[in-house]
Amino acid sequence: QWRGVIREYADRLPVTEATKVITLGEGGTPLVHAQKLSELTGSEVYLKVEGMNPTGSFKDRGMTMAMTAAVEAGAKAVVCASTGNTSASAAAYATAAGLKCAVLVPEGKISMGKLSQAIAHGATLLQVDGNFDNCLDIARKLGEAYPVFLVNSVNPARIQGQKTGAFEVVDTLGDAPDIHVLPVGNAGNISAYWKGYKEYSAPFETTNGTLPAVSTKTPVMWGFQAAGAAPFVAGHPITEPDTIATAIRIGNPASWETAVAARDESGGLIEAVTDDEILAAHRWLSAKEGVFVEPGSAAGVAGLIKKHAAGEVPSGKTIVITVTGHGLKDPQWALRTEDGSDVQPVKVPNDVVTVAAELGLE
Ligand SMILES: Cc1ncc(COP(=O)(O)O)c(/C=C/C(=O)C(=O)O)c1O
Repeated sequence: QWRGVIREYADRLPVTEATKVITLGEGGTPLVHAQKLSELTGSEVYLKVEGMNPTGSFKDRGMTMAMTAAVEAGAKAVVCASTGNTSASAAAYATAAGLKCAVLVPEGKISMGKLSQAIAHGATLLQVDGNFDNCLDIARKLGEAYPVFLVNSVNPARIQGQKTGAFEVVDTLGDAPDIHVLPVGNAGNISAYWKGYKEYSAPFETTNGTLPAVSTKTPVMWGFQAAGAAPFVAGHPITEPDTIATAIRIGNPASWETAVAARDESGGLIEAVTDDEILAAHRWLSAKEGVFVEPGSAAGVAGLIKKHAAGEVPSGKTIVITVTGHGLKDPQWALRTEDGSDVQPVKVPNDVVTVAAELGLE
């Protein structure tokens, strides 16, 4: 029985036997072999399907640690800024911890699925007249000046929890992949994966002894941003980020330094993909691999397809792509055809013969 991220990796996390663990069973997500992407690239491509976490995104890995830290600090209320998934996760884990939760989201730029989760869990949700970066600025000031505990990924507990994604990849594959690909927004996740891969590839000091290295190497990190919200590509913050992938509609990443370190220390890259490429990858996953993700989650897959088209994906390698959020978070995109028109439902009479004919059955 999977016991949640903290209990499964306690000897590599800043917790003790006495820590009261707040968990909803996060982690232990599927590593799915992507048959069609493997055929396309000539490498073995796997998808780390983080939409299978309790609130439907990778944020739960970090939130179990952040909410556990909030309880340990005696907090009564937590706050976060979010493009949606962090707020959904914070609301659920705050409920599990018995804490009040305030979430700040950019007005009109949060998907219905994520909004419904924050409301369902009773969070106080404020739609700020601004973008995510404005929300994060306010949340940080609230955490500094008021008795609320900030659970955004500027809180190191979040990065500690999210590094377990890398541990699971190595534990499943038997070693680190050659390339790890993922979307980049606020850049906490690329920073966390790099931290996890580095820790797992070397002896790890703990209070009761040294843990041996688990992997023989670290992967090259490939991050992908939406072209309209690509500060790492521009080399500076973007004041008016814009993309249909609202999850990664972020112009001033909080984890700038650690993301640049992950890119450069690993010999990797952070590049951009267009909204059309993101939507094409979103459809590729649904139609060819059987995996349903929200658009922003597909940015890594869009990047791999783009790099392959440019002849820059090596064959014969092992490649892992983290797909970060479930498709149900933003189902409108699956109900729209490639030309943007709505998918029309097919209506049939209540009659098996007509239905059989409609299905082309003899
Ligand atoms: C589906 C999905 N995919 C990728 C990202 C980018 O991860 P980071 O680069 O670690 O920010 C997010 C980020 C969401 C928020 O930042 C938020 O919820 O406030 C996401 O929801």
